[in-house]
Amino acid sequence: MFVNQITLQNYRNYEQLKLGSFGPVNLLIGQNAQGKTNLVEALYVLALTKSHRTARDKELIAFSETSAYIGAEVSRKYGDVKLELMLSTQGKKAKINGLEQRKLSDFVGTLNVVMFAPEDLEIVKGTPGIRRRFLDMEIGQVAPGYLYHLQQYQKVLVQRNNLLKQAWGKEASIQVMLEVWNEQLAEHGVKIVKKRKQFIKKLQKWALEIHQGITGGKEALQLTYVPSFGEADEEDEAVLLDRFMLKLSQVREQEIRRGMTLAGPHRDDLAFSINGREVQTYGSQGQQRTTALSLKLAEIELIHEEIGEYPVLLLDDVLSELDPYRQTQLIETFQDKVQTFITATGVESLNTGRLKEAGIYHVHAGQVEP
Ligand SMILES: Nc1ncnc2c1ncn2[C@@H]1O[C@H](COP(=O)(O)OP(=O)(O)OP(=O)(O)O)[C@@H](O)[C@H]1O
Repeated sequence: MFVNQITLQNYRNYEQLKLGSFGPVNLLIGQNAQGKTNLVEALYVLALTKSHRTARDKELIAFSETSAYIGAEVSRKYGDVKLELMLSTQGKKAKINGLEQRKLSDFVGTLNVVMFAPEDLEIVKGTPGIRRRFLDMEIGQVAPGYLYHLQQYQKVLVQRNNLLKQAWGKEASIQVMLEVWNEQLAEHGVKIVKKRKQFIKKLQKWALEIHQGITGGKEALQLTYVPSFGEADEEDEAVLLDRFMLKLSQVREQEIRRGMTLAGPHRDDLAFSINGREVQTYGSQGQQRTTALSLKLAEIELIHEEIGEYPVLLLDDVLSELDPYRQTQLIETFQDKVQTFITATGVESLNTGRLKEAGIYHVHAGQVEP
């Protein structure tokens, strides 16, 4: 897919921006704090309705404004689409070709992006919550139904936790209500876990191959789902449901004591190992970086496999951190297949030949000059 044009209004430091005639490779050049990241972030938000940098939509709206607008014209295999997202302090509204979408999850996936950002390393090194967010965002792009179950699960989780917080000493009286929440939690939880396991299996196939390519065949990267109930590779819904209910009954006393839900997809994790050793704990800085890179590259292939089109690549501040070999690996692997937007403070640090054909955009204080 291909972004032809983008319009921003009151989005972060962009009061008004209309930019078009993008090519396959687009370099956004400018000094620090001028709006380069804000521009690629806007494309990310248009794809996923959420930012990769913040969970608070208010931060996306220009200071002293109450609403922001992101629009883009995107060429897909089946034709051109106009995407619009309105952000306001009251919530979000999305339109496809002028038609307002009832659910945001119907909008997600019309534009697909893969973002490479300095924070990617946190997927490997950071907390389990960061890995769950990575899984949820990426699965949501290719399987919109997933987001529905995720939203429902989160709603039930909040209610169930509220009940558990007041349960101490009143175990008998909360029994019936807890059973109701258990069933609903398990219903959506099982769908989430199943989808995550299927996604990881597909991602694993590509990540292993790509990682071997980068490391000259020396390293075998393995991704494993770390569940809070049941076996890591179990995908049968009936079995998962059974295991989830069993686990909830096992941790019941502890849950009442601590006033929170202790099993379910909100407690699960994703682990990476190289040649059998856990990367989080034993990997070198370079291995952790390469793992994060392989993961993102694998995602590009996975999206292509799932929807039959390549996503748009957003490279925010990452190219200059890679050595020339990895820069080339990143750019040339997807040459002629993928439209790319790259942010950098200058062109000097970019050494790959392919960038010589790039369209250059100068970003300065919320203005962009082609
Ligand atoms: N909600 C907002 N309203 C107005 N301006 C904002 C808002 N959020 C961020 N900014 C401004 O945007 C600028 C940062 O832009 P951005 O993060 O795109 O920088 P950048 O050009 O990518 O820089 P770097 O090279 O340092 O990464 C800052 O000047 C910041 O004050």
